[in-house]
Amino acid sequence: MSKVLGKVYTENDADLKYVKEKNIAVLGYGSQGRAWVLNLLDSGLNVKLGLEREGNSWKKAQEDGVKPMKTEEALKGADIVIFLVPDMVQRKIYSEKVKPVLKPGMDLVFAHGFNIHYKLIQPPENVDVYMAAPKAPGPSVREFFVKGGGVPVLVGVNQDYSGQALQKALAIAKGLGATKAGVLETTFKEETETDLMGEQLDLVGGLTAMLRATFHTIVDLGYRPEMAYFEAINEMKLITDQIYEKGLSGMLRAVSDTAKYGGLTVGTYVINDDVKKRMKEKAERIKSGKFADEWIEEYDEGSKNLASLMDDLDNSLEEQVGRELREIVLRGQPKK
Ligand SMILES: NC(=O)C1=CN([C@@H]2O[C@H](COP(=O)(O)OP(=O)(O)OC[C@H]3O[C@@H](n4cnc5c(N)ncnc54)[C@H](O)[C@@H]3O)[C@@H](O)[C@H]2O)C=CC1
Ligand SMILES: CC(=O)[C@](C)(O)C(=O)O
Ligand SMILES: [Mg+2]
Ligand SMILES: [Mg+2]
Repeated sequence: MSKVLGKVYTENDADLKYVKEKNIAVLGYGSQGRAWVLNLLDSGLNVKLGLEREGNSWKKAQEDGVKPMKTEEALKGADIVIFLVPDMVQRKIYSEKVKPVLKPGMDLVFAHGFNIHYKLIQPPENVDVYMAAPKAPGPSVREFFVKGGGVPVLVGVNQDYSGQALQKALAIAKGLGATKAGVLETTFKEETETDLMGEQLDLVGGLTAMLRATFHTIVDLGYRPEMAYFEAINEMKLITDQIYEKGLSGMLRAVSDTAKYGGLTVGTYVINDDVKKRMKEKAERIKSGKFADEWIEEYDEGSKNLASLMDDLDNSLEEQVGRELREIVLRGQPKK
């Protein structure tokens, strides 16, 4: 029994029978979509892949031996609809394709709570709405499953018309392989807000900014960019692998005493209360829904700021050096 975690669902707490006879339409074949379709098919479920266009995802699915079809086609006779198109695209596909064919007793399933929590999609009362949110990028969801395991998934129920929504969410999680690890329960509000906080404050936002700031600090003092790239950026994987397996103190125990002392004393000087105050400001912005409003507006206007920020990054010194150095690093990696 865990001491601090809530209920953790494992293999015997979930039964595929709750979704086994159902027709499942998965919409989208990107990072998560590919992993879900392949894992759920391998788990013996009835899955149809629905796509809007015969583009890259369509080709990729065919290469994987999956037969893609148009969204409308996949939705015919569907009992469960799983939304794995980008968060900003879901409301359009819901209103144009799903809503017109929605019948009482159908299920709407999400991998992230954004559209339901921020009310971009407002389903009728007579359907189930639940989530199975993998806490890992899509490729890991597939890779872990293929190797006989699974990544942890959070399940949450927003509407339980059938009275079986949690059982079905657990069954989907099991089909993804997640009960091999563990499945925790959450709410749409909690998952959406904490997911956004994590990715903005550190995983995606804070981390990138910190790596870049360290890189430039070193370069500005006259050191060569390739040294700065190795020390400030490339080695981060080795450190996060340690944290992933052994926790923060486990990582600290694996590095030298010199790194331990320097790290523990300087880290909190750099990431100080001032930084935490700004983190709180941006976390509050997520809670209030202001971030969602801003992102929806940016998307609706063509994501121009996003594209220009990505361009800047692609053209940065760190990425130029990184592209060359990574060739060397990856060449030396053990073969899988
Ligand atoms: N990327 C990840 O690892 C994670 C994603 N999620 C959630 O999973 C869901 C899917 O996200 P990803 O897999 O990252 O998406 P993605 O961007 O990798 O894939 C999107 C799929 O939708 C299609 N698509 C893109 N734009 C479209 C449009 N305008 N109209 C129709 N189809 C379009 C693409 O062709 C592709 O098949 C989201 O709710 C996301 O928040 C949750 C956990 C992790
Ligand atoms: C991979 C993941 O879980 C993220 C960072 O939350 C996302 O891609 O939205
Ligand atoms: Mg996430
Ligand atoms: Mg996210």
